[in-house]
Amino acid sequence: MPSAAALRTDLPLLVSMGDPCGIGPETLVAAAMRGELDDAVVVGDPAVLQRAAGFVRRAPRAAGRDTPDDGPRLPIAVVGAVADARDLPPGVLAVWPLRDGPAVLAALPIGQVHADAGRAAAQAVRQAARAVQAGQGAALVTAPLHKEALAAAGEHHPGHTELLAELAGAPGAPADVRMMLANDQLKTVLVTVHCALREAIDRVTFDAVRDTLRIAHRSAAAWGQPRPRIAVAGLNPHAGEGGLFGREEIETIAPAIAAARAEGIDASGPHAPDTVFMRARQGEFDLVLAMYHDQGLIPVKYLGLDEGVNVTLGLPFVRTSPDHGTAFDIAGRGVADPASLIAALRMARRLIAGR
Ligand SMILES: NC(=O)c1ccc[n+]([C@@H]2O[C@H](COP(=O)([O-])OP(=O)(O)OC[C@H]3O[C@@H](n4cnc5c(N)ncnc54)[C@H](O)[C@@H]3O)[C@@H](O)[C@H]2O)c1
Ligand SMILES: N[C@H](C(=O)O)[C@H](O)COP(=O)(O)O
Repeated sequence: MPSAAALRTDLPLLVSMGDPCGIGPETLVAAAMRGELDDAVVVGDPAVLQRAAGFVRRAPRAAGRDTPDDGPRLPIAVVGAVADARDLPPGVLAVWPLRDGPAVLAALPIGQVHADAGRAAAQAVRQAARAVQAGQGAALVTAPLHKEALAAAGEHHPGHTELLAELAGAPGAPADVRMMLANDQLKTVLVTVHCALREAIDRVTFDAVRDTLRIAHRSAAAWGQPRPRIAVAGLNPHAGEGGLFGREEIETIAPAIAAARAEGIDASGPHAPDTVFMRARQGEFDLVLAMYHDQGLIPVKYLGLDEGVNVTLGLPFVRTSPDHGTAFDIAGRGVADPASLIAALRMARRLIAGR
């Protein structure tokens, strides 16, 4: 996959800093120290990034470096506008401060839900996304935010996906987007995302399944699969076992697959959910459509949090994210693995190139 070969002289990637109390900022620092943000501008609070740089610097390392504060230092440059980052040399983390963020974010307790943290995280996403929409950035990459902090801040969106759908849509008509989780072995696209399981079952409708197939089919050209073989998972055990364990497959999912096939989409199923991911991983399918969040995300995350990337399909711009969350249990220790963030940055570059 591409790395940060192009510098900020081209349109940069815009990266939201995530929840200041989680691991997002420290993974950004760790990625920057590997040269992975040389073509990017982080949208966030410079003091939070400074604090995160301290966490990383002081983290004990297995390779003999275990005295406090002896790690390399990351230069951080605050820019007044995205374009000002153009002249910065590689190895410097460019940070574009929040316009209306809450003050003293770097004093918030690490590893805890805080409304100010949620507000700042949302503000970073909005500011970065609007700048991408205005043509100032090539793509949006988001560091993780905490959904309870977002809610504590009064945000009505459960996560990035819904917030970005609203930003990209018309007033009262959010863009029709879907979540994809992908690694090199498996791609899953979700019909329903952030809601209770009972509600998810109700949301598995003919339109939702057919529209997810359309979005997945349309989007796949960007990663080099213009006619993806899409396997649709059933909702019930053994895809309903001929109606013995539920009728959603017969009454809803199969008709939606048939409608998509009539449009030229290479969709098959409904397949038994317990084996369809294995079959895709073995190469029989390019994508699996999953009916609800955990059905689709567990198989990808089980293969390793370090490899997965979250991609929002259906937006008018590229948005990727690591597949992990704020990991409050390890935040502030400087030990968080930046691999998934780096995979998200590389995926964003690849999707931009594929558009
Ligand atoms: N992209 C996003 O914004 C995003 C993605 C997933 C979850 N979340 C949110 O994050 C919050 C916490 O979620 P969670 O606790 O269920 O999942 P999590 O991914 O934050 O953590 C799950 C486990 O994985 C470990 N882990 C996660 N990332 C790691 C990394 N980079 N390096 C090493 N270990 C890592 C954690 O320590 C924890 O043990 C929730 O609010 C959730 O909704 C946000
Ligand atoms: N469902 C995602 C996951 O578990 O990886 C995560 O909640 C992030 O969702 P957003 O990209 O919508 O914030």
